[in-house]
Amino acid sequence: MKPNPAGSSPEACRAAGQAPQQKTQATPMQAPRQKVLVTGGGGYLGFSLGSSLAKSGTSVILLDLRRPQWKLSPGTEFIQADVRDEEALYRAFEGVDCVFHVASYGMSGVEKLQKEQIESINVGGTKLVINVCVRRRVPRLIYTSTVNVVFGGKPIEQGDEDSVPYFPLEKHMDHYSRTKAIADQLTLMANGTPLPGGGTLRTCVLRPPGIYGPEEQRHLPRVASHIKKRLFMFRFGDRGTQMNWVHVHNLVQAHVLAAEALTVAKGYVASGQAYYINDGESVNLFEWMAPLFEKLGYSQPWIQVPTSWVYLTAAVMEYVHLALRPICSVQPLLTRSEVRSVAVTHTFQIAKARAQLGYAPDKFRFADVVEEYVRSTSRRSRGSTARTLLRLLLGLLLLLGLLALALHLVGLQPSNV
Ligand SMILES: NC(=O)c1ccc[n+]([C@@H]2O[C@H](COP(=O)([O-])OP(=O)(O)OC[C@H]3O[C@@H](n4cnc5c(N)ncnc54)[C@H](O)[C@@H]3O)[C@@H](O)[C@H]2O)c1
Repeated sequence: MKPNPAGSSPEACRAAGQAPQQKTQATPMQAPRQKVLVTGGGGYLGFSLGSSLAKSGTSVILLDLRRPQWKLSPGTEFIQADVRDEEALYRAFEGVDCVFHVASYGMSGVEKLQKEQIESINVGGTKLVINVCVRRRVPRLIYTSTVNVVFGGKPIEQGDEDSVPYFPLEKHMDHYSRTKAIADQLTLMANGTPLPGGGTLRTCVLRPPGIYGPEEQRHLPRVASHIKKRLFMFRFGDRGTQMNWVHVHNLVQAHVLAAEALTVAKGYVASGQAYYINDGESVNLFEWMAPLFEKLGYSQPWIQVPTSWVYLTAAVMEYVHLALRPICSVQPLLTRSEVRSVAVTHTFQIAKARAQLGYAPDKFRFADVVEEYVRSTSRRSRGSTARTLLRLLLGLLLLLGLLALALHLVGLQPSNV
């Protein structure tokens, strides 16, 4: 597509993925602030991405079902909405230049087994996001996918975007991965959709492995709580099994670069492309997690058990969860797909992201993240111990007060007793 001639309408420029030129006389060359929308902007990655973009002067809408637990940065606005609500999306997408579709459901824990919810959010929500991008003439859409769209339990060593095909949909062990794979394909298929009134929708997908970083809520606290309950005395899988991780800061960087790479300035290089994004290192999970055991003061898992046993136990836990669901919620310690993720090597190259997006991951140490986590939880638990003592003291005073009142009412002054 050719760049728009000077003087094009802001809408036409937006549709072409360019920053429109202002018509005002005072600052004719100054581009207005970019406006982006992040679905799942209340979650860990979405919020980090939105905050980082806002810091660089972009106007950001964080759209999510739940409010972020962190304070909003200046330049961000929160809209509480469901990605399955087309009209709410239509209202929120007004004047938006670029959408980051980060919202998803069913990644880990008990969510993983809520099939209908996963399907309606991950697939239904993505269809609506694409539709509304077209209706609102949003020219750029970046989808946060996952390596699970190609990994289904068969080893992958240093996979790249061309040589590893999607894992067959019907063979996926879990609904999350299957629905993420459908959404990943829907997003790429939408690339090149003409926008009403001119312009084209350009899309790309980023496929990260597990995300870690400061204040991460999904993996680290869950693993830490299992360690504290001494449920992680066992290790399984081969010591040579490897996987990748990505620090949230690096993943944010990749999203920002991907959005730029869907503009004319970057020759629309990311248009219709998928990218694996990770820290550029492959690690064994148990070795990588060693600082967590160490900092929490527990010994490393030392009992090696066959993976087949762990897999069987995970299957039983999943069935027990499903059977008891109408009565109570029994959270499986691990699901079968999580066992596979730990026990089967799946590593990916980031050469394409480096070459096309200019992605250059910074170096981070998991040990630093763990240190920060341990510090903040011990602060919180010290705070909660102090609160508990204060509550006990207040309760005691109230009890004494009530006792004194009761004695007074029956005419027995404490001094007379
Ligand atoms: N966390 C990981 O390790 C990991 C690994 C690979 C890929 N991913 C992908 O990265 C993305 C972000 O992950 P995260 O760790 O920040 O997850 P997160 O759970 O912190 O954030 C997801 C957000 O989506 C929101 N959401 C769910 N359903 C919604 C709906 N119907 N409407 C609006 N919002 C809804 C949730 O409320 C949540 O805030 C997801 O797409 C996930 O699939 C994550």
